[in-house]
Amino acid sequence: MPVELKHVTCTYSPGTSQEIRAVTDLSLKIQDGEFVAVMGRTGSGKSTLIQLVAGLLEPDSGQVLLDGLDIHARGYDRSALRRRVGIVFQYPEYQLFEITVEKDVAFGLKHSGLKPEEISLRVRLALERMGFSFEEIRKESPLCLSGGEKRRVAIAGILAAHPGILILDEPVAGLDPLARREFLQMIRQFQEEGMTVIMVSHNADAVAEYAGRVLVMAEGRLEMDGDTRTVMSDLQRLRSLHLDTSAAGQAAELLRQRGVEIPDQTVRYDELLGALTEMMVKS
Ligand SMILES: Nc1ncnc2c1ncn2[C@@H]1O[C@H](COP(=O)(O)OP(=O)(O)OP(=O)(O)O)[C@@H](O)[C@H]1O
Repeated sequence: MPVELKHVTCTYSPGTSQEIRAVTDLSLKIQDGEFVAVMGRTGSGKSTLIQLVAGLLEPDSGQVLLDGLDIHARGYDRSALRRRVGIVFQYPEYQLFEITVEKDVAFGLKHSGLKPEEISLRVRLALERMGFSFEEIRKESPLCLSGGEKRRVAIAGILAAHPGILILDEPVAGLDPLARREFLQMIRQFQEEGMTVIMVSHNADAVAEYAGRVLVMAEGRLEMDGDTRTVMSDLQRLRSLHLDTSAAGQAAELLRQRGVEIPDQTVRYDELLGALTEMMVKS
């Protein structure tokens, strides 16, 4: 079992007047190669959840297991955790600081014990994976790139460490529609190659289109957990949790209200178009 949380509770500033319980009695399992989206309104505990999975926060009670091992147990090899899990925070482009792109992507491997040739190779491949020509980009200053390019460079820095689990916090926030699609398609490709992806997102269209499973957090608890169609087609419940629903899901709902027989659980454009096309062919 790659990731498992067992009855995890996490509190900030415990025992002080600022004490905040961010996550309460959370249990879940994530299998190898899943693409899991995490949704929830502001303050619901999403960032806390992903930091718990990455081992950046320690629960007050409960366990976080990676490949069956408790990551906070005495003797657990924390370097194994860092190699296995890559976390990309919101607006990672603000964390670029080296003078060239190549140095920036290599930064995380500095103390990895890898030989310089291996590091160079990994940096090249990671940048190419993120859609760059290595020779063209390597000497550029990260500061001179566009917002979308900076973000891809920042993610290349994480990919260079070869994580098996990639955690992304709002990765498409602030990207234009084309950059957003290209970015998500890249992430999907990583997942298709076997990487586990955990993506926090408020973007219901992106979640409906790319994730295979959706977790919905509310007030620090896991409110919904299911395959994307089941969760994203429950428009009433999502709305009651103040969450966005996919545009295709909304269109399907409106069409149904006007008597058009759109199948239940239609949450993506291709599904909606497929249903409408089938209807037109039949009539
Ligand atoms: N470092 C911190 N210190 C104290 N309280 C915190 C800290 N980080 C988060 N919290 C609180 O914990 C609760 C959960 O926050 P968290 O950031 O996990 O939610 P979130 O769903 O990721 O929110 P957002 O969508 O705004 O990023 C909130 O009440 C928040 O104010």
